[in-house]
Formats: sequence, C-alpha cells, structure tokens
Amino acid sequence: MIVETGATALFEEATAVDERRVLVLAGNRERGYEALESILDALPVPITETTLVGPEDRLRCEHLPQANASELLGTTRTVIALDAHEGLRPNALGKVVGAVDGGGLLVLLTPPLEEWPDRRGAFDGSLAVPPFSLDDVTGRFRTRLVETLRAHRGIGIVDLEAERIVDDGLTEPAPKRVDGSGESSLETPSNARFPADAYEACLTGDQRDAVEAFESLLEGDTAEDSEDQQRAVVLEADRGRGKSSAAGLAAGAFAADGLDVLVTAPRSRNAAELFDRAGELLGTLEADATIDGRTIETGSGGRVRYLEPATAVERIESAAGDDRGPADIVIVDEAAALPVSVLESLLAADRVAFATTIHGYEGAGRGFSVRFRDRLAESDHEVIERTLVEPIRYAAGDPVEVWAFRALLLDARPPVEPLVADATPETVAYRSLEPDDLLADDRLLREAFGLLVLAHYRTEPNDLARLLDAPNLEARALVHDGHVVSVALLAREGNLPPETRAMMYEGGRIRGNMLPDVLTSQLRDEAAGESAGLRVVRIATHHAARSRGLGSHLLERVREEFESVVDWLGTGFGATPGLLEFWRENGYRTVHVSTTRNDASGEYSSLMVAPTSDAGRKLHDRHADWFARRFPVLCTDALSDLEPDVARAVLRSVDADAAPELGLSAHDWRVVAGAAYGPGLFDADPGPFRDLVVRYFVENPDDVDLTAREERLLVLRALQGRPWEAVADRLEYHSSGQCMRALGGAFCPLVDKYGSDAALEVRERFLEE
Ligand SMILES: CC(=O)SCCNC(=O)CCNC(=O)[C@H](O)C(C)(C)COP(=O)(O)OP(=O)(O)OC[C@H]1O[C@@H](n2cnc3c(N)ncnc32)[C@H](O)[C@@H]1OP(=O)(O)O
Ligand SMILES: Nc1ncnc2c1ncn2[C@@H]1O[C@H](COP(=O)(O)OP(=O)(O)OP(=O)(O)O)[C@@H](O)[C@H]1O
Repeated sequence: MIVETGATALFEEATAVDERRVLVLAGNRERGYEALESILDALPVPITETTLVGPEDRLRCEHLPQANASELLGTTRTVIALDAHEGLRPNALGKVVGAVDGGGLLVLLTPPLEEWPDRRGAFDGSLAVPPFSLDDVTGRFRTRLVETLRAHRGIGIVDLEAERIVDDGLTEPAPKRVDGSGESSLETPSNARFPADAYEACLTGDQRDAVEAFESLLEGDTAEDSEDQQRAVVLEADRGRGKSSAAGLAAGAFAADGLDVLVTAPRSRNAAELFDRAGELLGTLEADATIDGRTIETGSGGRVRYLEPATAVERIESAAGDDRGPADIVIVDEAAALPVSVLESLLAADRVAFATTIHGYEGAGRGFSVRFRDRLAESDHEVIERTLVEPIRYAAGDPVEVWAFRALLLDARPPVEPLVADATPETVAYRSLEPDDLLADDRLLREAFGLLVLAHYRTEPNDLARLLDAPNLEARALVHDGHVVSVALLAREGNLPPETRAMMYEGGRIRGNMLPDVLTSQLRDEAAGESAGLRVVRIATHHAARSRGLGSHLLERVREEFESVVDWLGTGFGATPGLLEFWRENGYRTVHVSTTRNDASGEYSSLMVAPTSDAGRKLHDRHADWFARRFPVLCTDALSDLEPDVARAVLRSVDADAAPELGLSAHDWRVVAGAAYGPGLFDADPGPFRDLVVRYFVENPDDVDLTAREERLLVLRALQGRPWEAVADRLEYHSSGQCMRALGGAFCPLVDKYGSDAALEVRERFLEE
C-alpha cells in the first residue's frame, strides 16, 4: 500500500513538471515483483507504454533482457522496470534511462542496497578474467551507484524488507512557469523550402534549426549550387533533444516533394520516432500518404523507407555511379551506434544526414567524433552541423539525467585545458590510479575516465565498472598539479595454467587475455599463454599536451614498474601509421595484424610486444619470424585492401632481426635485376620481388633511399598484386607503362643493396650498355 502511494506521488510529480523520477525497490526479488505489479496497476499508464528489462518475461508488458537493451535506443517509454537482481550491465542501465519519457518512471528492482555491492551477478562473471576468479571481482561500481542513488534528487527508495519508504524522492519543485516564448520563437524561417507545417511541428528552436539544415540536401539549394556537390548534415545532441524527430520531419517534407528517402539505423525500432514524425507531417500535409510498416509512400511519388544498415550499404555501393542512386537522400539515425566502416560506406551517398547522440549511452558514442568526423571532413561532402541542446523528451534540469550522467560518468571530461597546458615530462608525477582512490576522489575518476572516453573509439559505462572492479586491470597516470594529463589502462595477461592453455588451443574461448588468445588460437602456439604479460589496453594524452613525450614517458614508467614481474609488455590497436610509429619508438614490435577489420574502428588491428625477460623474448622472436614470413601471402589474401601506408608502417615495426633471409637463387636474382636494370618483367615471376620488399621494409636500412610514393608502389603492386591500371591511377602515374618503369626503378636500390653476384652481373651488363 505504501509502495503504491509513494510511486503514485512520484509519478504525479514527474508528470506535473515533465521530468523523470526513479523508484528503487530494494529487497527480496519476489517482493520486488509484487510491489512492481501493484504499482503498475495503480499508475495511470497503459501496459503498451511499459517495458520490463530483466531475465524473465514475468509481466504482461513488453519484455527485453538486459543484453537487448539497445532496442530501446531512440524510443520513448513511460515506465521502464529494470530487474538487477541477477546482475546489472552498466551499459543496459545507460540505454534504459535515456528511453524514459518526461513524466515517466524508471523502477529499479535491486537486492537490499547494503548487500547489493557484495552480490555477484552475471556481468561480474564477465570481469572474472583468467587466471582470476569471480571472488576476485569487487563491487565498487555498485557501491558508487548506491551512493549516487541515495544522494541524488528525484530518486525514491523503498526498503521492501522493512516495508518502509526510505526516501520519497519528491523534489517538491516550484510550479512550472508557463513559458509562452518558446512557441512564438518557432517561426518558419524566411525563404523556407520545406512546407510551413514541418516547422510548425517543431517543439524547440533548436529543432527548427535542425530541420532547416536539412533543406541544404535539396537540389539547387543556393544560387551557386552545383548538382554534383555532395552534401552532408550532422545533427548532434544528448538523448531526447528531438534529433530523430527533426530528421523525421525533414524526411516527411522530402517525401511530400516527391523525393525518395532511405532511412537506416542499427535497428528498425531505433527509427520509430523518425517514422512517426514523417507520417504525422504527411498526414497534416494531406500528401496522400500510405504507410506500410517502415515504408511511407506519398501521392507525389515520394517515399520514406527503412533498410537495415548492411542492406543500405549494399544498395548504395551497387548504385555507385548511377545517376539517381538507391535514393535521393540517405538519413542515418543513431549513427554513433554503427561501426565507422558502415558509416564510411554510407558516405558514398551524395546527400546524406547523420543524427547522433553525444552523451547518453555506449560511452557517448565517441567513435563518431573521434574517428568518423575526420573522415567526413576529408570527404567531398559539404557538411552542415547542428547541435540540439534544449531537451524535449523531458524538461531541462531533469534530476534523473543529472543522476545518470554522474552514476555512469556519461559526461566525464578530461581536465580543462589550462590546468594541463604546461605539462611536460619534467612537471608530471607518475601515479597508480587504485580503484579505491578513484572511488574516493570523483574528480580524479572523472578526469581519468574522461580522457579515456575522449580519446577512444568506444568507452562505455561497462568500462567504468571494469576500471573499478575487474581484478586483471590496473590504471596508471601522469598527473600535473594533481590533474590527469596522460592515462594508461593495463591488463594482466597470460600466466595461464596448462589446462586453460590447452582449452584455448583446442578452440575454447577465454575472457580477456587478448594477446595470448590470438597467439594460441589463431596462430597455433599452445605455449603463448604460459609467460606473464601486461597489455596496454588503452593510452591517451590530453589533447592540449600531446607530442611532448608524455605518452612515451608514461610507457617508460610502466615498463620500469612492471618489467621485473612480467615477461612481456604488449598492445593491440587499430593500426594507423602514426600509432605504429608511436609504439615502435617505445620499443614495441609487431607480431600480428588481424585478418579482419575491427568492427568498431574499421581498421585492421596490430598486435605488438616488447619483451622484458628471456621467456618474453622467445615468445616475441618466434612470432615475429612467423609474421614476417606470412605477411607477403596475407597481402594478396586477407590484407589485400590494407592501406599501403599502414603496410609500410607495420613492416617497419617488425623487429629487424625477423627480416627473412633472402633465399633467392641465382636465377631469381637475374629475374629481379633484369626487371630493375634491363628489359625483364615483374609480372613474369613476382615471388622473388616480394621477398625482397619484405626484407627491405623489415630491415629498414639507412642506406636505401626510396620515396614514399615508390614504397607505396612496392606495397600495392609487388605485395598486394593490384592491377597496373589501378596502381597507376592511385599513385598518379600517367600510364601503366610509366608505373611499370617506376617499379623497375624502385627495385634498383634494392638490387644494389641486397643483390648477389648474379644480380650484380646483370646490373653491370645493362649499365654498360
Ligand atoms: C592501445 C592504444 O591505446 S592505441 C591508441 C592510442 N591512443 C590514441 O590514439 C588516443 C589519442 N592519442 C593520444 O592520446 C596520443 O597521441 C598518444 C597517447 C597516442 C601519444 O601520446 P603523446 O603524449 O603525444 O606521445 P609522445 O609525445 O610520447 O609521442 C608522440 C609521437 O607519437 C607519434 N604519434 C602518436 N599518435 C599519432 C597519430 N595519431 N598520428 C601521427 N603520429 C602519432 C608521433 O610520432 C608523435 O610524434 P610527433 O608529434 O613529434 O610527430
Ligand atoms: N516535433 C516533435 N513533435 C512531437 N514530439 C516530438 C517532437 N520532437 C520530439 N518529440 C518527442 O520527444 C521525444 C524525444 O524525441 P526524439 O526521439 O526525436 O529525440 P532524440 O534526440 O532522437 O532522442 P534519442 O537520443 O533518445 O534517440 C520523443 O518522445 C518524441 O516523440
């Protein structure tokens, strides 16, 4: 009874101020469900607007397991109940909170709050990385979560055991001012090309501006507009600012104008709001629209339809060069939740819009900003950006948003620039970021986590829990005046018992242990997990203090601290020439490049090792040899599309001692020298050329002087076997013939450097002529 009354009061307050509230039902799980059912009966919320997120489908409403919480991204629910009794995935909490409507309620079913931190759940199992066990996983993330639940406004807590409302969660807000100004400012822009109804449907000025930005995707937008100019619109906002709706209003306006709009999002459901707004607008415009699931067709021949990302990419790619393409306009919703490689492929469309969330789930989807924005800037698209700030789903200042940002550190930021601008290796102190210190010092935690989030493709709320609770992880930092300027996340790997190694070798899966896992299961080295290692999972330097040696200083200090207790230091990351160079400079050497692109970053991953003991050296040396040997064959197979500059940097980052011995016969040398100095042809027998190229890059001799263009030619033609025309085109040679001569020329210094007597004889013979 008291529970229903409390929940009703909380719900009424939420509705009155268009904010959200949280209700925690802490105690026995069955009691929690009984309370939840009576609350749902008491609240004036239809079952169709309620979702239960948890392991079992126990209520009559929609049900999702925590693992599928992504389905809620971009949707709006009035009540969501989250059952955390069998464990809580921090990512799921982030996604769930963002989907609750203003005037809505998030109900958390938890164990008694005092006991919750010590209760291990399914997510904790994922943190128990061998050789550690579940007992080694701590409960600090939940300790912190409980503290925030108790401390923040707008959160009611019920102790089910004591049948007591511990905190009613009411904030007793002042009655809302009725603000008419918002309405009047929403005028249709002058010279608008979309119908006025599209603007009148907007709820905030920001949303109106966002809709207006879409007008740039119309043909002939400006006097100087050329039809060929590619254009892109980027909408960024925190959750619930109405960006999907803005995209929907624009989509409706395009379709009313007879245009074909292709919408894609990670899941069809994520585009629900977009389709609702498009359909409503077309209804208002009386555009004779027919709606069939995720396809709307208008009387003027326009259309808005949803396609899965993979299908959308396929259609766009197969229509490349086609005048009309698969659609006039492509809209990508929840873009940050898609892999960069998919976003890049979507950029093949001439007119494209991306709507994306800045803070709010999956570690703020920083990938979009960190990697994709650069690629967008490099593309031929003229980009218009809009940021939506004013909240729509709930009122500004919503206490639940404040709580979620803090509890999951969704808005964590590195220190502001002036605090670290003067940092140099001489001014900083090296320190361990012990989980207890992070728990006790929220500023330190925010700075360190904020730096990791900003610098990396995807840092999620789950990573916050890992940082605080995973037994295999350590964090180290450089601090300047107490502020974090460089941070490294380290994982202990290897040191695995024989049974675990055998299990991996026989195809079993293991948590964590990225390097031993790949070296054992893919590269068939059963002993790879025996030695102890430390992998640098992530490293980041504050953007205001990069290129001053801080990153290198941090790696040096890490090495000093750990070299006597591990056999190797290692790392694995999306390979770019700059990063490969950074790691190489710091003594790490490549032993493997993944044979598929990383789903999130779109790059091939490079694995590097810096040995610190004899055992580590043996492990490194055998893998470096194997890698140098297999690389040329991979270049015409899985790595045939590796960027030439990455291939150059990868080979240069292999230990020079692993440079393969040249087993070229006298005849092989005559073929190579004949092509370099005489009339011979590379195409007749590419094998010996390849060996020579690998040897050259890995050994990286000072006395051979090839230009970057010549080296790219060696990669593209000699290693990857790409057709002459394509290579000539890419490297801007006038013709295939010129490209062939250039390749011969590039081999001359290699023949001079490595050639056997047979090779030098050939050279002399042609030089004399
Ligand atoms: C496992 C991983 O975490 S890999 C991912 C590494 N982290 C990131 O990419 C996040 C963003 N980048 C950063 O935070 C920093 O650039 C770091 C951590 C890579 C390097 O930190 P810094 O303090 O700048 O390192 P430091 O000054 O010792 O070395 C810089 C050198 O590394 C190389 N380098 C590092 N990153 C890049 C890059 N993206 N592009 C080109 N060169 C690079 C360059 O040689 C650079 O020297 P330069 O500026 O004189 O050309
Ligand atoms: N112009 C509008 N007319 C009617 N409802 C709107 C409008 N704009 C936004 N809303 C409502 O506000 C809520 C948030 O809007 P929307 O889903 O477009 O925001 P979003 O920024 O895309 O959010 P998310 O990041 O969660 O996807 C939804 O419930 C939506 O129905």
